[in-house]
Amino acid sequence: MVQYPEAQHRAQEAIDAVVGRDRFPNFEDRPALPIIDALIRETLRRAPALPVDLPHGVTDDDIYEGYFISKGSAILHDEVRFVNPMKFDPDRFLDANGQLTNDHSHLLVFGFGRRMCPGRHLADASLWSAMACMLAMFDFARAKDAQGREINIDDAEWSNGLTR
Ligand code: HEM
Repeated sequence: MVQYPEAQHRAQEAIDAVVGRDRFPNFEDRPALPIIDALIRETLRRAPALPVDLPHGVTDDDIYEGYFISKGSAILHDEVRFVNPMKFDPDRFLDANGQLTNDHSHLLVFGFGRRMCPGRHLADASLWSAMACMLAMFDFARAKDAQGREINIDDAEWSNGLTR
């Protein structure tokens, strides 16, 4: 939100319009706030806190059941499907009317098949509630140093481990 203030302000305007300023957003507001879901989808797509690639990454080119999987493949950073994949762009998940599309590819961060994350619904609801309430209450901006200059975090890098 600090790096992409435009997305932040769009979400705050939507919350003000739908919820007002006398209460916090709740789950009944969720269908009327597609921008918050788009922010969550894009956040999970771009850099989830729990990177699925850690135990499942492809260290070499491989062929599995006839499918070629290139070394270092990253589904949610596929440049064909997600142009400029490291750019944070919630519009990837919104149509021309600002409604959510049927693209649920962000769910891949919860794994798939029999070992898919059983906590995904709790995670999804918690993310929505936390994100909507924090955006209703706060403006996220760069901290300032002792001289009052904004501290640049644009060049910050993730350190990958079990969590990111
Ligand atoms: C954004 C938050 C979360 C993400 C990105 C996430 C992601 C994942 C992933 C990628 C797996 C491994 C799936 C696989 O091996 O294919 C997993 C497994 C698991 N997750 Fe989550 N998770 C999240 C939140 C939660 C929460 C809130 C809970 C519990 C309340 C939870 C409980 C579990 C458990 C128990 C497993 C092991 C399932 C098994 O091996 O059968 N997760 N999660």
